Amino acid sequence: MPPPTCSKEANRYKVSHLEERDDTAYRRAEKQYRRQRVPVNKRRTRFVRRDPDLAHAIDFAKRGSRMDQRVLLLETVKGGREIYSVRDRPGFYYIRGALTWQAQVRWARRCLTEFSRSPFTNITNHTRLALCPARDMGCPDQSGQEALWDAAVRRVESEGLEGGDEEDGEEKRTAQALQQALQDLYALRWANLGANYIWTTRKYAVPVKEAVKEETGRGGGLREGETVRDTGGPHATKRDEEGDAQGTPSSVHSRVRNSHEGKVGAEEVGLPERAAFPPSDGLSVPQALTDLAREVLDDIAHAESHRPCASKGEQAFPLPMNFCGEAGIVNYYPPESSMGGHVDDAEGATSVPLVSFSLGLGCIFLLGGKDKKVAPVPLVFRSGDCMVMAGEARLAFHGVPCILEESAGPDPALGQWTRVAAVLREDDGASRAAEARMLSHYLTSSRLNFNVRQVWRRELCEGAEGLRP
Ligand SMILES: O=C(O)CCC(=O)C(=O)O
Ligand SMILES: [Fe+2]
Repeated sequence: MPPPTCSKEANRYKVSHLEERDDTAYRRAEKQYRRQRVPVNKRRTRFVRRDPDLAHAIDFAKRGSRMDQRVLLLETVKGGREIYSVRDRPGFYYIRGALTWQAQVRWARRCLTEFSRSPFTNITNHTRLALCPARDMGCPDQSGQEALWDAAVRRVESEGLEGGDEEDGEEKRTAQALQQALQDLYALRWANLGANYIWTTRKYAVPVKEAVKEETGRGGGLREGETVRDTGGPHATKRDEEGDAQGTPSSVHSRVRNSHEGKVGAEEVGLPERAAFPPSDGLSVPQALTDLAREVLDDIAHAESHRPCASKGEQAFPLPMNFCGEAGIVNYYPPESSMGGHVDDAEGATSVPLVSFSLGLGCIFLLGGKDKKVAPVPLVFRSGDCMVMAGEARLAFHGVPCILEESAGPDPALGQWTRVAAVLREDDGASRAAEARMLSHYLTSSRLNFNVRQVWRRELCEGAEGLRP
């Protein structure tokens, strides 16, 4: 789960010669599905970026996709949600229409406000980069995200951008002004919910009973009795080993991470490392997110129980019903950003599905296989849809080579700020014109992804304080 990065940022770091030599099927697809540089004059002196050709990608929103030999519609469940599986990728599921547009507004609001700050997280790229204006403003919230959102609200209000008569879309001038007002927010790239994932070691922080002197001694590092320890995942080092074996030592991976944060690590910037087991230290995955994931998994289990006989062989293992959301990532993708190919193998509980939702602009998602040599299946992900990686697919190579800025916009309702405002009014009983405008603009100009995982295997959980059943 490398954080999303902007190509501009990535260019600041030289692409290594090793990566240039990476001619794997995954890498080729990644190049094919980047946003394309298209000349706008005959002399080829000026270029614009365009979405890639989607002719060979699977777009579940297009009627034809039901006919696509590579996918299977397993079932349409209540509320019209369609559950798909993908041929030769057992354990992967796509749920079209998992969230109504109103639910999308609500989750987007939470991602941009609550989830990027205490009590859900104490780590975002902002807290690490110390970019956050809140620090200068003496905000008591350590993560500073509250001020980030509020500062943007104040700016939108002071510039009079919250009003306006037009309901459908934004006039160009207003859109530009909103873009400017949200500038700081666009610098937020990821937030870590619940258990702390340490990006440098690619492991989760786990509290242990005995005090570990050498760890606690590190400036502002772990608290007494805590250390950073492998979660026991059988594949915890797989990515590195594979990289070495192919002569591409985590090429995409480390480049993405470095370009994002420079030299990082909670310990290195003196952030207090937090205990990983909620709720004793206040860090937790929102219960609503665990509930949402369980609902999706129930739908899949139901669909699987009715799977047509002809494709029974593709059926994934029986899905566990007691999914326990212990860590989550919110990825914020501004225009022109992407996420390099990777495997999410840091969790010890990799036999438990990972559940992930898309909001805002669509994207291309490359669903690979066990390594980069397997040609990935290009899928179009759209706002309100959900994907689940379970069984074999849980450890599949995957990534997001581009955000689709022209060809996969969200439900038109999200582009109408007055409709967004009606949802906020219903929740707060108050008019929230500025926030509605901001949300509407954000969702039509960038992508959000929020996902939830179980970190600990059952036997490691047993007896741990604060553990859910
Ligand atoms: O943005 C997405 O859909 C994928 C995110 C992802 O792979 C991750 O956070 O590990
Ligand atoms: Fe991932």
